[in-house]
Amino acid sequence: GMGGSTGVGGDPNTIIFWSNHPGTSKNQETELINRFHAQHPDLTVKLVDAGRNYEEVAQKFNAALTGGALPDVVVLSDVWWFNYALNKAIEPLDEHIAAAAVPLADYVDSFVDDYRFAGKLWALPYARSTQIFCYNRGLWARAGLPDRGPRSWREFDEWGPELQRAIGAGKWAHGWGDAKNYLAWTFQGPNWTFGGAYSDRWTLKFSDPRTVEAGNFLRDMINRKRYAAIRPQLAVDFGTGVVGSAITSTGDIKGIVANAAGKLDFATAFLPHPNGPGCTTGGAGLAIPSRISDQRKANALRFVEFITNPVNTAYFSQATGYIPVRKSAVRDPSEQQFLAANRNFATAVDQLPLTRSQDYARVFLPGADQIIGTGLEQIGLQNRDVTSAFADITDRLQTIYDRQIEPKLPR
Ligand SMILES: O=P(O)(O)OC[C@H](O)CO
Repeated sequence: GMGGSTGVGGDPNTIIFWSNHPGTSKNQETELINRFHAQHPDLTVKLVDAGRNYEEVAQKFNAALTGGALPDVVVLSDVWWFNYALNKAIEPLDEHIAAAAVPLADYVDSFVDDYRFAGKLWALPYARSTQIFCYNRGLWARAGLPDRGPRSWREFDEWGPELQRAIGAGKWAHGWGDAKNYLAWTFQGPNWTFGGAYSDRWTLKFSDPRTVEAGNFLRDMINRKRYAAIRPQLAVDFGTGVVGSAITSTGDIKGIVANAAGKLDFATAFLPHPNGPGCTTGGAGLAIPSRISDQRKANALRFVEFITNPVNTAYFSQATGYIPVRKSAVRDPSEQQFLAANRNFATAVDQLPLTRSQDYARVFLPGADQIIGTGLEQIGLQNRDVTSAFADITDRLQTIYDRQIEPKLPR
């Protein structure tokens, strides 16, 4: 039945899981579901391809909210959950977590804290990442550079031309992802190292001279010094040697390893952090729609807890590169052994204490990630003036805040 306090009906024994399979994890998600079925023969999980990326999942979820069948569990990235929490489209989990005795304290604190708003918790962490700096060790050696990532973006600005000479024309010392590949995400930490920010709480900071300076650093490395480029297929380009270094998500590691296999030797490093955090976390959590029945919510949380339990988060992490979301999973001897043997997977785990939570402007304003990314693309791809590109971003984001966010914030 529809509506009422019990919410939209649906088969209470079927758990519909909407995912984009972060880090091309469809096989892993299927395995996790099989494991769940083995323990809960009374419940059936249906994995639905809900989009090729987080934005498509959010779009599909929007459509369902305005009159379609809702999932029981939905993958929501860092830039989407807040909008649904603000509009009460997803369920605050606190009471359900208490009722089901989910061991919340074992989840990595900073990952959990990302989903707190208005005194409530709106999702649990699932496929959580940091950026990592990947570099081609052969190129680094040919350029005579030390076998490490840069300590600051200024140091990298000195390395860039040397790397460019070593890599040659038609290739680039450094590649950035495009807007779709979350350029606004990867540029955020570098921006901080210049003293810039997208925002300070709800105050936009795109006109701050230090943010403009960071924007000009991006513009110059691409358009004046010409040792960097924005590349729509960054992981492929890095794996095939078209770019000598790249900032990617740790969730992309599996793909990068596959692309680079037999072709080049690469290493991963922290993002430069010369004066405080130069790196953020990212990735996705799992949320439960607020308008489904209580029985469905309870089953959904069981499933969420199961696929993020210590054994399963370790499995998911080792297959993809995402960070285990449970403290006990990271401490586990077999995980420690895996990390010791797979240093490229360990980089993000080790870097976690050096991260800071993201700027509100990117994660709390719906659509802002792509607006910021598109502005950064204009600076890189069209050599657009930074001040004017950032002024456009400010106009659009301020309107979103004024119309869609500010009136709904609790006061
Ligand atoms: O590619 P992911 O899963 O690490 O996510 C990156 C960003 O956080 C997406 O908004």
